[in-house]
Amino acid sequence: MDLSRRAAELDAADPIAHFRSLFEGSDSDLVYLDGNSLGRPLRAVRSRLDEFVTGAWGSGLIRSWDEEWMELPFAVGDRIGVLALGAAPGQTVVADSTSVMLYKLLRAAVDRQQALDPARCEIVVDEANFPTDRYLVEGIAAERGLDLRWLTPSPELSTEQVTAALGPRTAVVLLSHITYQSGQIADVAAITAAAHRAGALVLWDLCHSAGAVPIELDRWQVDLAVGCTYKYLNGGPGSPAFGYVAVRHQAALRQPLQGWMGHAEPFVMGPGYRPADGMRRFLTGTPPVLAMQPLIAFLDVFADAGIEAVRAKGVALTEFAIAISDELLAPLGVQVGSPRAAADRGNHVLLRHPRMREVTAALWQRDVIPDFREPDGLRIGLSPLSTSFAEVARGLSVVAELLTARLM
Ligand SMILES: Cc1ncc(COP(=O)(O)O)c(C=O)c1O
Ligand SMILES: Nc1c(O)cccc1C(=O)C[C@H](N)C(=O)O
Repeated sequence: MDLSRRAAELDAADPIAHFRSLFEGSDSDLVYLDGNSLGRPLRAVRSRLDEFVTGAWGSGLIRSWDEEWMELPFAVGDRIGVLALGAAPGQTVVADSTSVMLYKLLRAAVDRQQALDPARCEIVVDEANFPTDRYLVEGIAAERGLDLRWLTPSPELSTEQVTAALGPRTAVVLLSHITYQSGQIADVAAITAAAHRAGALVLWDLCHSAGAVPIELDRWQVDLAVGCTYKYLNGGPGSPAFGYVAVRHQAALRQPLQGWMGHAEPFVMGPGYRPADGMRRFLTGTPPVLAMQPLIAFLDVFADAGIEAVRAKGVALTEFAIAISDELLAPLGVQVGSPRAAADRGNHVLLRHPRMREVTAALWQRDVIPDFREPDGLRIGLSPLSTSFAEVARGLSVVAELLTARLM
């Protein structure tokens, strides 16, 4: 195939191509294929931060807490919930990092299950979960004297495999909606239903799916979820996480980091912790108001595009990447490590080859920026609103050049 011509045709036919110019750096020659680690910034962030400094912060000063900021974790949470998670208002909050939010919600769920039935002493967890999830669950198991039941994907985790691991000992299941390495999509609805039949709760990590694929937390009867906002929600490095707790669970769950912002009356400053009603009880300390500003700007853009168009382009981008890999890279020994069926794959593609570590280093030097993931994976994360088909074609052509140069 004439790659650049094909890419130009796809870009010309792309109904959401115009969003790309809203992003900083989109007019440079740099090829950015790592939107699932850190999304590009919107140009509008600059003016938003400027207004924030002169307005709500510079002029409003501490008054802005009363006027706006105390409610911001819930207002922004609801907006993420409605636009990206299929969550009705009142169930999503923005705070902390994903790791901290995950700890809080997982501990809350485990403690609740143990209180109802001490025999539920096992957490089911996938070995392919992101490291922070695995480390946190180990810590919680040690703290609470619980057992871990590790599931080994072979090569991917199946719904049947999860279902078979569930039983009267299962307290909570911790899984990723989209795995960070291969990009496989889990069947959230089916796994959640199976867990409920076994009397367990499920906590879903949505880091690689929020803002990338349609999510229906309420419809799928999800119990709890966490995710980050710096990948496909373009909130910027270290932007806060979101946490979702289904309204039916909120009153019964107590999270372990009891700070003043989760108190029923934070400004009474009285003795003793009394958790607030609703999602406020899942807060701990002062909300990261400044760090939410780029995310707020992005949500307006995301609302304009809509998740359906975003997903359609995500599928087209990953299909294109796989087609290029089959044609150009497979003859050089590259294997596609992501599911081939679009319905089973998120917005990133894993390309495997024993030399991918050095290839990634050489790509970075040539201003092509993917990720390397152990042991042999070149991972390309395609952000539908900011990635062009031309970028994918250019980036993978350089991969082919690098592999060819050393093979000859
Ligand atoms: C699936 C998943 N969970 C959690 C995290 C990390 O969370 P944190 O923002 O706390 O570093 C990431 C990425 O960093 C991730 O990919
Ligand atoms: N969160 C990250 C960070 O703080 C530094 C470097 C990379 C990251 C990432 O997001 C890694 C990413 N979650 C992954 O899936 O590999």
